Amino acid sequence: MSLLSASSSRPWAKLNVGLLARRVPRAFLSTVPRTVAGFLEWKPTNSVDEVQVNGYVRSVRAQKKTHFVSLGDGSSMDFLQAVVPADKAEGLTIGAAVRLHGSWAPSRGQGQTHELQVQHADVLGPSDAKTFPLQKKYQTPEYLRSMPHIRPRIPFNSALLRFRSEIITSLTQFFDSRQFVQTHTPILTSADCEGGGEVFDISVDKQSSSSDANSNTHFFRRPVYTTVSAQLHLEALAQAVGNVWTLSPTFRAEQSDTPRHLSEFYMLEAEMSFTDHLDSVMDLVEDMLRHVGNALSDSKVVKELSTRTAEGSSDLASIEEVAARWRGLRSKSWPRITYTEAIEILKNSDEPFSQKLQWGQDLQTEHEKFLAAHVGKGEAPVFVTNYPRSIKAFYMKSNGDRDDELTLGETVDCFDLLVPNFCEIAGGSMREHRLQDLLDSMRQLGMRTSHDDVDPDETNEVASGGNLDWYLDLRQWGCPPHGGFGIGFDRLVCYLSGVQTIRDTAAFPRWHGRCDC
Ligand SMILES: NC(=O)C[C@H](N)C(=O)O
Repeated sequence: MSLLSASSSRPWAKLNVGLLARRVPRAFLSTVPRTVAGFLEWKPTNSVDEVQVNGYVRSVRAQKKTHFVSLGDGSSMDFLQAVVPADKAEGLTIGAAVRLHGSWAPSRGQGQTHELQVQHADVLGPSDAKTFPLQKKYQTPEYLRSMPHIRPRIPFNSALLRFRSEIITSLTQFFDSRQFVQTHTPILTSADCEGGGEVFDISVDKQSSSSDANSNTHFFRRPVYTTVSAQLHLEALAQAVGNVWTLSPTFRAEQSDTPRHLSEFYMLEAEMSFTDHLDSVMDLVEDMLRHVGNALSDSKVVKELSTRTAEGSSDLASIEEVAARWRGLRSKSWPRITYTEAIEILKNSDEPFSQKLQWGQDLQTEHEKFLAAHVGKGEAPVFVTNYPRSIKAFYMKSNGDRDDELTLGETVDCFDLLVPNFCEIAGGSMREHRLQDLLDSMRQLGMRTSHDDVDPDETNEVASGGNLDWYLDLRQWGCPPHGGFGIGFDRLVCYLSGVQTIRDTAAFPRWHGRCDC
């Protein structure tokens, strides 16, 4: 809600209640706090003679002489009650953007001590109440997802946006305090970092009549994809400036129709150079998430989210469950077990999957949930390390336990971080920094590069990770031991807010078959 100065001769309070008070006239300094962090906090318990309030009409209750208008502005899930004489209420319809002028005075109604008694209303952006899509009744998450451009106006969804912003601020503080350099990595790339072929190929077939033979095939004269991970580029930058991090858009052409997958999402990734042990990378992840847990434990928006109502656009985890997640994040020790130990635990369980599970298989969500519930006692996140080479990416450093049967039995120096009642939220590894070992690992996984004696025309570029020659170059000139991790940022927001699907924490979600606006 913002209060604005109408003219310099009138003592209107001028501030944006959602953010910072600005140029508050002297007369108001005693009544209006200079800094207010949310709408709830603005509402003073004393009267204020003349105020102007900007906001959106959330609902209207029209009586014969008076209209009761709930006003919100996205700075809080709360609203302000405005009492408007019926003859001044024209255009105050649900969804309208308005500026109300009046006085802040004690209320006789229930539910608030004060209300805005409106003397004059300006309708700045009218709204047709009949067609306004957000009605004050339960609307299914799927219906709301069909209009991502309007959905953020729901108070719960705007709180999620503010929450997301607070997490970014606390992560930035954390990495600053550790002297990590924040970097920007490219969206368009000629490499497939995960080597999984889940890239979107955005090379444009121009069908051009140009005489240049190359120009009518690919815009960039070679196959180009949207990035599946910033990691490889971060490794290059870490070799230049030391520890680096980024929070950037990431794209995966997976056909997974689950609450945990999006085709476009944000990934937070960090890379540490001159690092010999995976433990340092896991320590970093743990410290980072604990920092977020501590920094935001007093956050107003977190408190707001915990008072959420059924009006939210998403199915929500229970308040107790969300409180346990925050406790878990702040807990002192996070268990670290190996993949082999994890398989043993799962095989010894009474769960239906226990009989079928084999060493070498990737862990499914049901396995991860079981481990988080039992190893982490349902609160602390759990690191699972040393996965088999055959199910992990080519760049991961071998643990040196390779046997004669190629990849069978070999594990890599990596981890997945599992959080209770959710799924894998982060993954990281030591990177293979020795050229020959990296090439061996790529060959084992069937990837061919210019170091191999094969006809480039015969090479399936996507299966070979796209163009990785530059990545191999890094190993030729001063490549120290290094490691890093990536954490799905939208998943983190889900986990900490209790929203059950990533389709509701990303403002404009894209998944297989859906890209609405
Ligand atoms: N930066 C990372 O370690 C993330 C990793 N490349 C992944 O996509 O899972």
